[in-house]
Amino acid sequence: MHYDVVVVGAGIAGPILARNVAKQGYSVLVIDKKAEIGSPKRCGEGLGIGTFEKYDIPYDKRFINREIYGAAIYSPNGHKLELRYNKASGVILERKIFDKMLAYYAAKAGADVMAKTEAIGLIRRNGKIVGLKAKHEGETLEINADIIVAADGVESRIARWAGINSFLPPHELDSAYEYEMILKDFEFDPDLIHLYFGNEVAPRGYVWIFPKDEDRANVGIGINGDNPNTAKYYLEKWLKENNIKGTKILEVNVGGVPVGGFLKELTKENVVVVGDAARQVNPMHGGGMAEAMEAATIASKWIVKALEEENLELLENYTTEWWTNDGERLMKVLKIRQISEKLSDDELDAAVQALSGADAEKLAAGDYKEVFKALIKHPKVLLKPRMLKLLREAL
Ligand SMILES: Cc1cc2nc3c(=O)[nH]c(=O)nc-3n(C[C@H](O)[C@H](O)[C@H](O)COP(=O)(O)OP(=O)(O)OC[C@H]3O[C@@H](n4cnc5c(N)ncnc54)[C@H](O)[C@@H]3O)c2cc1C
Repeated sequence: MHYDVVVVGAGIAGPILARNVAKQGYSVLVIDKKAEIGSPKRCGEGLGIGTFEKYDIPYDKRFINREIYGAAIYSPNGHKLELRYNKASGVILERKIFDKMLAYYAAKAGADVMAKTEAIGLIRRNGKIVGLKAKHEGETLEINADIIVAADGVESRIARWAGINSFLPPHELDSAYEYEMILKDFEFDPDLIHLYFGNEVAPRGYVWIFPKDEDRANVGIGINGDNPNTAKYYLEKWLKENNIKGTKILEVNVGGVPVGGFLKELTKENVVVVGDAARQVNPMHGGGMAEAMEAATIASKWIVKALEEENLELLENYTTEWWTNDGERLMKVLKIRQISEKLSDDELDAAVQALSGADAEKLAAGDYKEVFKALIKHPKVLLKPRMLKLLREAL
């Protein structure tokens, strides 16, 4: 079996990359170890509305549970900062359907797709990587390919097999735990996502409520991976403190989110790494779907060029382009996260209170000048050394 490109992983990055390359007439195979693509999911399923148009994904009601109009942020002592738009700013997906449909779009563009097929090693001939071995229904397949794409998520092994240093220390990983549940007797606005902060609530992270219905939501938490307590412990504690009974749980999701930085080397020889496998996740909020789509878009452009010009060295341009644009932006976000994770509960309270008066739309768009304008009216908050450090990084 020979393909121009074999893609390991049919999550977000894999199928988008496969679709883009197959559209240009190249032969592409996508494999995923899951028997059903998309299931089980490990995700809060929140995605910005702009991604559909940007990455040419149909806005299909089959995978959209609910449109979202903004966010409510809660400080440790209960101050609320509401960022509300008058039009939908995001959606809560049904990823089990979304991932499967992304694989369907790749297949419609010409790619072959094989579920229940697990990559188990690379094939080298005369020192060169020429394909991979995969297990399918107990059978070992040899898949030869000019280019191999590691879109195999946070537990990626392909990059390591290719010789890329992908060691991930526990501190650089967030542990996430989530219930899809019925929220009975708990008031929440189902048009907003709700984020709860505090060092006792979720160290380094937050508790989220991502509504899928008026009374059904993904309720999850992310915390630092080297915490002596588990994410489940903190989520259960938060539910108890908020008198939420965990008696109507429809799904349990557990997973790791790489939030400590990005792979330096995104390609090695003819191997290309995208998405969580390359740790291309926003280190502030842990969202990785949009970042995976962006990386897949850049990588697919250079894969097509490399195939057109029969020059695999062109693949390195993916590393350069990603680092110049997204890498630099996300490194700045990482620095801000590293400072903000040290804020005390009092500082968090003061900041949320101070920001309540700011222009919500500008804040939601990440306009740090608006943050500064709001904080300057509260010199006691602004002049805290950590707050100044944070603004220095942001502005
Ligand atoms: C609890 C939780 C909540 C999250 N919430 C959000 C959110 O609300 N919004 C957001 O944007 N992001 C969220 N994320 C992050 C988001 O899920 C990931 O960033 C995103 O899925 C990355 O896409 P990907 O294609 O890189 O990898 P994945 O979606 O993880 O896909 C990788 C695929 O590779 C397959 N695979 C792995 N190894 C092999 C192998 N050897 N052979 C064959 N197949 C293989 C897997 O089965 C999987 O299907 C969350 C993560 C967690 C854990």
